Amino acid sequence: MNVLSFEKASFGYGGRRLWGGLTMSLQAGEFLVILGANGSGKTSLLKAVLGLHPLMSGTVEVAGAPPHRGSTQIGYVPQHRRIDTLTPLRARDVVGQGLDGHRWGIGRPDPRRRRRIDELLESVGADAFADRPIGQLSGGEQQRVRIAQALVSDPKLLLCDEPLLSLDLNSQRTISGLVDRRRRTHDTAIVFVTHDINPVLPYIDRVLYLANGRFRTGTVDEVMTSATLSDLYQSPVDVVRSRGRVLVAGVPEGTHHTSVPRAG
Ligand SMILES: Nc1ncnc2c1ncn2[C@@H]1O[C@H](COP(=O)(O)OP(=O)(O)OP(=O)(O)O)[C@@H](O)[C@H]1O
Repeated sequence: MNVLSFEKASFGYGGRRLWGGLTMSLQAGEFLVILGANGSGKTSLLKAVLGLHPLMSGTVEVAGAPPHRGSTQIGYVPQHRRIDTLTPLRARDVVGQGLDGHRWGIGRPDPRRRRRIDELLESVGADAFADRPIGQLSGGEQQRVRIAQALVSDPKLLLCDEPLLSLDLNSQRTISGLVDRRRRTHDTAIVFVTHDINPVLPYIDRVLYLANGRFRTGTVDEVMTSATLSDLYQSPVDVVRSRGRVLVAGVPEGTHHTSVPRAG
């Protein structure tokens, strides 16, 4: 069964359409990367999958049913924001917050609950800092904890919204690798929104590229070409493959696309 499917889907706010005509599906264990210009509607697509905002037309289904808020089929890693250093919560409390509201009841001291939190922290390599205040952890460490929190319900689908933002290159690699391992070990389908394709390049099965209200889907080789992006942006764009990386140049001003990678 498809874990995620769109059928002739279009999305917009107040009559302004962001994208439309999207028909695609994602199987268990597939890794989909969503790329595109600022404001092209990548986060909005995740909102539709989460059942937080209706489509303008067409349908979206998660594991064969319309999406709804609080679905245990979906894990969600929201856009990365640095947590205040004074936040009193420990890493394990943050994961615990994900459990509350699922099948474990609200915050009861329960050995099974504690075991589950330990398991989740361990699965993302966060056990060493489980008892440290979350605000004192590095960006990469915080991101591991957020992923553990998103996995509490053992979801079939993991949505990650720019999880690599403001992480250094090493942490970007670690977090990308972690997400990839999850889909390999648990067959979780992944939808990964990112501005920079390079940290996830080895893992991608498919790309969905949004721009100018239109989109292209396919493998990296199919979508990340000068011809395809020039057509999407209606303007000359150069895509170069160099030393195993994808470099994009010439994306029109105002449609920022971080594609020229940092050194490393
Ligand atoms: N609730 C809302 N009501 C009206 N417009 C909205 C709402 N949420 C987002 N928008 C607008 O919809 C457009 C798409 O926003 P979205 O966050 O989906 O883009 P994005 O592709 O994720 O962008 P970015 O790369 O900058 O994160 C933007 O112009 C945004 O201002």
